[in-house]
Amino acid sequence: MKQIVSTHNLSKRYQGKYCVEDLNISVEEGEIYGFLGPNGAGKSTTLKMILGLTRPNNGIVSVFGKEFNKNRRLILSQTGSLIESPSYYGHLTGLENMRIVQRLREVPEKNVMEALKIVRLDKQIDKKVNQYSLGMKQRLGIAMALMSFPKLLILDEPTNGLDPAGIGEIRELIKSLPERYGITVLISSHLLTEIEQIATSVGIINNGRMMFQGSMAELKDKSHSTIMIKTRNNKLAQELLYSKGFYSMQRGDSLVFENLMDEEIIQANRSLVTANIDVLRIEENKKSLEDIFLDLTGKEKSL
Ligand SMILES: Nc1ncnc2c1ncn2[C@@H]1O[C@H](COP(=O)(O)OP(=O)(O)OP(=O)(O)O)[C@@H](O)[C@H]1O
Repeated sequence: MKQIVSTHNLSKRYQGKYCVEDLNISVEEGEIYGFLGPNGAGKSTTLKMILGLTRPNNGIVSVFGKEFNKNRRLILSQTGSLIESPSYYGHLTGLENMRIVQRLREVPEKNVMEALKIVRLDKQIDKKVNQYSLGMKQRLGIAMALMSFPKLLILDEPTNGLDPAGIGEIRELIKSLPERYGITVLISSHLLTEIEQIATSVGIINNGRMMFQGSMAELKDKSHSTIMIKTRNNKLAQELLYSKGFYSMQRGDSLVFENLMDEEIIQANRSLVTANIDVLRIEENKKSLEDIFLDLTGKEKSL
């Protein structure tokens, strides 16, 4: 697989404080890379550094295998982006706005309607952008970024402020881009559910540092389960099972065990029954992706 974006020890400080620190991102061709992190984690700053809009204090950005600083024009000519809210002239129509960008970027004229069709604005081209809904404005921004049919599309929180239907539409649109047009997508969000539904790979950033990077499947693999056992005498049960090599924690009215195999659950249950300790419940609790995200971003635990 070809690397489309890679950063090496990318860092940015504001007023002496790191907001991005030693970040190594790797986005491969054809991926939808979800860049996930809570508000203020450093996502926008990172994307701006990748696009040359903000100068890093340290580190290297490479796009399409070429160092950004030495190949700026070439890289930007093959990259589309939507960072923060789209910029447009509200008193002009959608089509007029697109035409301005088309001329500035020297993109073939036919791409204008093609991009508008993809974002499903082709029936609204003569409406003034001031009269567009938020979702339509956002789609216009994506059409502008798409117009040159770039090899790489960078979108910073493109669904911010949209209602669920609008979010769904943009999600489906983005999902279709790698296959239909061979576009690699780097998209940021602070919403795990968003990234979960769209991304093939994910990078989780917190306080400017990468906490996890890998495929969505690898992230999901982290969701190991716990076993909860509730008995009529948890204290006795805990002591007995500890003596048999099963470590547990008391949570609520249950004992919680990590990483128990089926055979071990059978053994633990048998020990309790043999010792005349009544077992009321044995339950499995799977860690959700949400729990993993909170573990990674809430407790500042690095992988
Ligand atoms: N120009 C700037 N001057 C000073 N501090 C800045 C500047 N830009 C960003 N920061 C700080 O850097 C940190 C990261 O900001 P950034 O916008 O990159 O986060 P983010 O992950 O994109 O969050 P959000 O989702 O809220 O936009 C924040 O603490 C922010 O206040």
